[in-house]
Amino acid sequence: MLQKTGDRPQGSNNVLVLVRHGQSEWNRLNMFTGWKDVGLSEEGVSEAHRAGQRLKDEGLVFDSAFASTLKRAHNTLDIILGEVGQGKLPIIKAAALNERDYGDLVGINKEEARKRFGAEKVQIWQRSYDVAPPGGESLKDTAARVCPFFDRWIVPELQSGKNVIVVAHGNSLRSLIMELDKLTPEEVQHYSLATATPVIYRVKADGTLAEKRSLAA
Ligand SMILES: O=C(O)[C@H](O)COP(=O)(O)O
Repeated sequence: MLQKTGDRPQGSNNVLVLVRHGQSEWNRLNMFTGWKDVGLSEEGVSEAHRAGQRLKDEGLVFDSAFASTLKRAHNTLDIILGEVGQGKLPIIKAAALNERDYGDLVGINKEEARKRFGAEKVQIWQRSYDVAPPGGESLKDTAARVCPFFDRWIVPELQSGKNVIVVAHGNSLRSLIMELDKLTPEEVQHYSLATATPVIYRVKADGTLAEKRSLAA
Protein backbone atom coordinates (compact mmCIF):
# COMPACT_ATOMS: atom_id res chain seq x y z
CA MET A 1 0.00 0.00 0.00
CA LEU A 2 1.15 3.54 -0.70
CA GLN A 3 2.31 5.63 2.23
CA LYS A 4 0.89 9.01 3.13
CA THR A 5 3.06 12.06 3.82
CA GLY A 6 2.19 15.68 4.53
CA ASP A 7 4.56 16.86 1.77
CA ARG A 8 3.47 19.19 -1.00
CA PRO A 9 3.38 17.91 -4.57
CA GLN A 10 6.38 18.16 -6.87
CA GLY A 11 6.31 18.58 -10.64
CA SER A 12 7.06 15.01 -11.66
CA ASN A 13 4.48 13.30 -9.43
CA ASN A 14 2.47 10.48 -10.90
CA VAL A 15 -1.29 10.60 -10.77
CA LEU A 16 -3.96 8.22 -9.52
CA VAL A 17 -7.54 9.23 -10.38
CA LEU A 18 -10.43 7.48 -8.64
CA VAL A 19 -13.98 8.00 -9.95
CA ARG A 20 -17.29 6.62 -8.76
CA HIS A 21 -19.44 5.77 -11.81
CA GLY A 22 -22.09 8.24 -13.01
CA GLN A 23 -25.66 7.99 -11.73
CA SER A 24 -27.10 4.54 -12.52
CA GLU A 25 -30.74 3.72 -13.26
CA TRP A 26 -31.04 2.30 -9.74
CA ASN A 27 -29.31 5.31 -8.13
CA ARG A 28 -32.02 7.35 -9.85
CA LEU A 29 -34.70 5.10 -8.35
CA ASN A 30 -32.90 5.13 -4.95
CA MET A 31 -32.58 1.33 -4.87
CA PHE A 32 -29.84 -0.79 -3.26
CA THR A 33 -27.76 -2.03 -6.18
CA GLY A 34 -24.60 -3.87 -5.09
CA TRP A 35 -23.63 -6.48 -7.68
CA LYS A 36 -26.76 -5.98 -9.82
CA ASP A 37 -25.47 -4.95 -13.25
CA VAL A 38 -27.63 -1.91 -14.06
CA GLY A 39 -26.80 0.71 -16.70
CA LEU A 40 -26.21 4.44 -16.40
CA SER A 41 -29.18 6.80 -16.38
CA GLU A 42 -29.30 9.65 -18.88
CA GLU A 43 -28.05 11.94 -16.11
CA GLY A 44 -25.25 9.44 -15.36
CA VAL A 45 -24.11 9.58 -18.99
CA SER A 46 -24.02 13.40 -18.83
CA GLU A 47 -22.14 13.27 -15.52
CA ALA A 48 -19.53 10.96 -17.07
CA HIS A 49 -19.02 13.39 -19.99
CA ARG A 50 -18.61 16.27 -17.52
CA ALA A 51 -16.08 14.29 -15.45
CA GLY A 52 -14.11 13.56 -18.63
CA GLN A 53 -14.14 17.25 -19.56
CA ARG A 54 -12.85 18.18 -16.10
CA LEU A 55 -10.01 15.67 -16.44
CA LYS A 56 -9.25 16.96 -19.93
CA ASP A 57 -9.04 20.51 -18.54
CA GLU A 58 -6.46 19.19 -16.06
CA GLY A 59 -4.40 18.03 -19.05
CA LEU A 60 -4.22 14.50 -17.70
CA VAL A 61 -3.05 11.67 -19.96
CA PHE A 62 -3.49 8.13 -18.66
CA ASP A 63 -1.22 5.13 -19.13
CA SER A 64 -3.57 2.57 -17.56
CA ALA A 65 -7.32 2.41 -17.00
CA PHE A 66 -9.09 0.06 -14.59
CA ALA A 67 -12.81 -0.51 -13.96
CA SER A 68 -15.03 -3.06 -12.29
CA THR A 69 -16.81 -5.68 -14.40
CA LEU A 70 -20.13 -3.86 -13.83
CA LYS A 71 -21.27 -1.83 -16.83
CA ARG A 72 -22.09 1.37 -14.90
CA ALA A 73 -18.37 1.58 -14.06
CA HIS A 74 -16.76 0.60 -17.36
CA ASN A 75 -19.29 2.57 -19.42
CA THR A 76 -18.42 5.64 -17.32
CA LEU A 77 -14.73 5.00 -17.96
CA ASP A 78 -15.37 4.58 -21.71
CA ILE A 79 -17.05 7.99 -21.81
CA ILE A 80 -14.28 9.63 -19.76
CA LEU A 81 -11.55 8.18 -21.98
CA GLY A 82 -13.43 9.42 -25.05
CA GLU A 83 -13.56 12.93 -23.57
CA VAL A 84 -9.83 13.02 -22.79
CA GLY A 85 -9.06 11.79 -26.31
CA GLN A 86 -7.91 8.34 -25.23
CA GLY A 87 -10.78 6.20 -26.53
CA LYS A 88 -8.32 3.51 -27.63
CA LEU A 89 -6.75 2.93 -24.21
CA PRO A 90 -7.65 -0.63 -23.14
CA ILE A 91 -9.82 -0.95 -20.03
CA ILE A 92 -8.71 -3.59 -17.53
CA LYS A 93 -11.90 -4.96 -15.92
CA ALA A 94 -11.64 -6.60 -12.53
CA ALA A 95 -14.38 -8.13 -10.37
CA ALA A 96 -12.24 -7.27 -7.33
CA LEU A 97 -13.26 -3.63 -7.92
CA ASN A 98 -17.00 -4.41 -8.02
CA GLU A 99 -19.40 -2.71 -5.62
CA ARG A 100 -19.92 -4.15 -2.13
CA ASP A 101 -22.46 -6.99 -2.31
CA TYR A 102 -25.59 -5.55 -0.68
CA GLY A 103 -27.03 -9.07 -0.16
CA ASP A 104 -30.73 -9.19 0.68
CA LEU A 105 -31.06 -5.42 0.30
CA VAL A 106 -30.46 -5.51 -3.47
CA GLY A 107 -33.50 -4.21 -5.34
CA ILE A 108 -35.11 -2.63 -2.26
CA ASN A 109 -35.80 1.11 -2.28
CA LYS A 110 -33.56 2.76 0.37
CA GLU A 111 -36.45 4.71 1.90
CA GLU A 112 -38.55 1.56 2.01
CA ALA A 113 -35.65 -0.31 3.71
CA ARG A 114 -35.48 2.40 6.42
CA LYS A 115 -39.20 1.93 7.07
CA ARG A 116 -38.89 -1.86 7.13
CA PHE A 117 -35.71 -2.29 9.20
CA GLY A 118 -35.32 1.10 10.95
CA ALA A 119 -33.19 4.04 9.80
CA GLU A 120 -30.43 3.39 12.33
CA LYS A 121 -29.89 -0.22 11.26
CA VAL A 122 -29.89 0.70 7.58
CA GLN A 123 -27.37 3.48 8.22
CA ILE A 124 -25.07 0.95 9.95
CA TRP A 125 -25.39 -1.45 7.00
CA GLN A 126 -24.61 1.38 4.58
CA ARG A 127 -21.75 3.15 6.31
CA SER A 128 -20.20 1.09 9.13
CA TYR A 129 -16.83 -0.60 8.66
CA ASP A 130 -17.50 -4.12 9.84
CA VAL A 131 -21.25 -4.76 9.97
CA ALA A 132 -22.48 -6.55 6.83
CA PRO A 133 -26.02 -6.16 5.50
CA PRO A 134 -27.90 -9.51 5.66
CA GLY A 135 -26.39 -11.91 3.12
CA GLY A 136 -23.92 -9.26 1.88
CA GLU A 137 -20.45 -7.80 2.46
CA SER A 138 -19.28 -5.31 5.09
CA LEU A 139 -16.88 -2.56 4.02
CA LYS A 140 -14.15 -4.64 5.68
CA ASP A 141 -15.05 -7.63 3.46
CA THR A 142 -14.98 -5.34 0.43
CA ALA A 143 -11.57 -3.94 1.42
CA ALA A 144 -10.24 -7.51 1.67
CA ARG A 145 -10.58 -7.90 -2.11
CA VAL A 146 -10.12 -4.28 -3.31
CA CYS A 147 -6.90 -3.46 -1.43
CA PRO A 148 -4.92 -6.59 -2.43
CA PHE A 149 -5.94 -6.01 -6.06
CA PHE A 150 -4.76 -2.39 -5.79
CA ASP A 151 -1.45 -3.44 -4.25
CA ARG A 152 -0.84 -6.18 -6.81
CA TRP A 153 -1.83 -4.41 -10.03
CA ILE A 154 -2.06 -0.64 -9.53
CA VAL A 155 0.71 0.29 -7.07
CA PRO A 156 3.45 -1.09 -9.41
CA GLU A 157 2.04 1.02 -12.27
CA LEU A 158 2.19 4.15 -10.15
CA GLN A 159 5.65 3.31 -8.89
CA SER A 160 6.89 2.90 -12.45
CA GLY A 161 5.79 6.46 -13.24
CA LYS A 162 2.40 5.83 -14.87
CA ASN A 163 -0.83 7.82 -14.56
CA VAL A 164 -3.71 5.52 -13.64
CA ILE A 165 -7.49 6.02 -13.65
CA VAL A 166 -9.82 3.68 -11.75
CA VAL A 167 -13.61 3.84 -12.15
CA ALA A 168 -15.51 1.81 -9.58
CA HIS A 169 -18.20 2.25 -6.93
CA GLY A 170 -19.23 4.19 -3.84
CA ASN A 171 -18.22 1.46 -1.40
CA SER A 172 -15.42 -0.31 -3.26
CA LEU A 173 -13.68 3.08 -3.57
CA ARG A 174 -14.52 4.03 0.05
CA SER A 175 -12.69 0.90 1.18
CA LEU A 176 -9.64 1.88 -0.88
CA ILE A 177 -9.71 5.55 0.19
CA MET A 178 -9.98 4.41 3.82
CA GLU A 179 -6.66 2.64 3.33
CA LEU A 180 -4.99 5.42 1.29
CA ASP A 181 -6.08 8.21 3.66
CA LYS A 182 -5.60 6.08 6.78
CA LEU A 183 -9.17 6.73 7.92
CA THR A 184 -10.33 5.06 11.12
CA PRO A 185 -13.51 2.91 11.16
CA GLU A 186 -15.20 5.88 12.85
CA GLU A 187 -14.03 8.37 10.21
CA VAL A 188 -15.02 6.18 7.26
CA GLN A 189 -18.63 6.16 8.47
CA HIS A 190 -18.85 9.83 7.54
CA TYR A 191 -17.09 9.48 4.21
CA SER A 192 -19.05 9.10 1.00
CA LEU A 193 -18.32 9.70 -2.67
CA ALA A 194 -20.47 11.63 -5.13
CA THR A 195 -21.10 10.09 -8.54
CA ALA A 196 -18.67 10.97 -11.35
CA THR A 197 -16.54 13.28 -9.20
CA PRO A 198 -12.86 12.54 -9.81
CA VAL A 199 -10.57 12.30 -6.79
CA ILE A 200 -6.96 12.98 -7.78
CA TYR A 201 -3.97 11.71 -5.84
CA ARG A 202 -0.43 12.64 -6.70
CA VAL A 203 2.10 9.97 -5.88
CA LYS A 204 5.80 10.66 -5.44
CA ALA A 205 8.51 8.55 -7.08
CA ASP A 206 9.15 6.77 -3.78
CA GLY A 207 5.49 5.65 -3.71
CA THR A 208 4.29 8.02 -0.98
CA LEU A 209 1.10 10.06 -1.41
CA ALA A 210 1.84 13.75 -1.87
CA GLU A 211 -1.52 15.42 -2.55
CA LYS A 212 -5.25 14.69 -2.79
CA ARG A 213 -8.02 16.80 -4.24
CA SER A 214 -11.51 16.41 -5.66
CA LEU A 215 -12.79 17.83 -8.97
CA ALA A 216 -16.32 18.74 -7.93
CA ALA A 217 -18.68 19.35 -10.87
O1 LIG B 1 -24.96 -0.32 -4.31
C1 LIG B 1 -25.59 0.73 -4.13
O2 LIG B 1 -26.79 0.77 -3.78
C2 LIG B 1 -24.87 2.05 -4.35
O3 LIG B 1 -23.95 1.90 -5.33
C3 LIG B 1 -24.15 2.52 -3.12
O4 LIG B 1 -25.06 2.60 -2.15
P1 LIG B 1 -24.85 3.36 -0.75
O5 LIG B 1 -24.40 4.77 -1.07
O6 LIG B 1 -26.22 3.30 -0.15
O7 LIG B 1 -23.83 2.59 0.03
